[in-house]
Amino acid sequence: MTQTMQRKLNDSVVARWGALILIALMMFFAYMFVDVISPISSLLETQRGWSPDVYGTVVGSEYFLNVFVLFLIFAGIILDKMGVRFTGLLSAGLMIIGAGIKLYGISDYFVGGGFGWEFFNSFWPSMPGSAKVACIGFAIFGCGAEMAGVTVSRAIARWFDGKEMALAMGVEMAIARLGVTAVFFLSPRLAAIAPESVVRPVAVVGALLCIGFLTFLVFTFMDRKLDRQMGNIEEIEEDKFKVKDLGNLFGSKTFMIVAFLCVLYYSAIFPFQKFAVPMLQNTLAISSQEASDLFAWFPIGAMILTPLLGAFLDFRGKGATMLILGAILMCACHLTFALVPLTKPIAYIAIILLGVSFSLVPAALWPSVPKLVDGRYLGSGYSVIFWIQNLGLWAFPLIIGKTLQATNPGVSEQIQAGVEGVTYNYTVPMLVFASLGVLAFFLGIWLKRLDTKNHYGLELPNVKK
Ligand SMILES: C[C@H](NC(=O)[C@@H](N)CCCCN)C(=O)O
Repeated sequence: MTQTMQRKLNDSVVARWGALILIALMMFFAYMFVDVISPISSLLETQRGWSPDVYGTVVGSEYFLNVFVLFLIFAGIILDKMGVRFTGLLSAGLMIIGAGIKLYGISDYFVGGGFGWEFFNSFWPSMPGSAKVACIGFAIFGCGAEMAGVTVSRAIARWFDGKEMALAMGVEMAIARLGVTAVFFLSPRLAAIAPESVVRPVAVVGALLCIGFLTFLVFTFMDRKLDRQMGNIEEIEEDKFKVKDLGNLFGSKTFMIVAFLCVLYYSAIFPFQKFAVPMLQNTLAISSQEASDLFAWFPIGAMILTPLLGAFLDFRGKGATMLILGAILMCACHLTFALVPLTKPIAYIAIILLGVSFSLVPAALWPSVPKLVDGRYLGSGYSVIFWIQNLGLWAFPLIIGKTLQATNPGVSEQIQAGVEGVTYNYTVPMLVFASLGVLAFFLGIWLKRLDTKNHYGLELPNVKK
């Protein structure tokens, strides 16, 4: 390997943080679209006939192709072989196509008997045609969104190698969380404009995805320049991914613990995000807009704290401890929703503390991966973790939707028939989420023990002095 003292583009603070903002903007719009229907699930029940079971199936479909067609694994291989520029643009394109199909599925044109309506209503009668088409669109969108997530992590790891990497990942996640806050604020308001419609928020946020495509396109020019500069000092052949590397990942105990901790933790967060608004709405007897505004504090908390905790990890370390604390906090919050008679102040406190938990775990988890995986197949490392995580993100909305319906017999039918004052009880679904926190806690303890024994450096700072 030939070493030169050439100053690279990512040595400039402005250039590397500028690059980060460009890629984070794509994720900002992606995360907006991911949750665009979360605050309007009640309206989808009355306007499109989506019961909790149907709704759970639609929101889980985002991960279907990633998990069952192994798209995420291919995404990692594509990323390691084709690089961040090609893969990022491909992901942004897939997100736009998927969003367009989902929009078509819930559109007034389609449900009014438009092209394909008859076919999509000719099978699986418990699932409305609008939900089936939405599932197809969301599954394609999900391939793009998750591939983008892996690509962005890989890009940050490269641009911030030996620099403020955890802070950069924290800032990227904070910008993505800002997207979630924005959509929880925006979506119910857009839907409420007369005539009340579930289509408007999906159309507006879908259009915003095109801006994300453009910001990533600008980033590709910067990344090409960095690549040319790095070409001088790196052995390109060494960078090639080999399929047997997947075996190394699945065979590594520590890596698998991190992956399982990730699936357990995130399955109690992202799927909860899909049910939080109706849960608060039903439990506190408030409007969906009020519930949505209350829940918006969750990503706000995470947004403020994630970069700070990322910086803490960069300079002080304690990654494994942060994972354990995050799991305890998440479990306590879900138990509160399940078992404590909920009032607005209690709900605010639990939502904000859940936001703190959602800063501790992501801020520690993602920057720890490069400590466990060889940089040559880091893209595949992130993909495998995302793939295992996606299994949970697909399964838990379904499980929660079915549990909610099973523990509240007849409620969906009454709501769809227009009966006033009928509510769901969320105790059992919230206990399911809390149990995931308990398991994540034990995995965190195990990980910390292994780190002490084998010195992976999970408790050590990232910044080399
Ligand atoms: C960085 C991390 N992202 C993920 O875990 C994604 N696999 C899931 C994103 C969910 C929306 N599709 C995070 O946001 O903390």
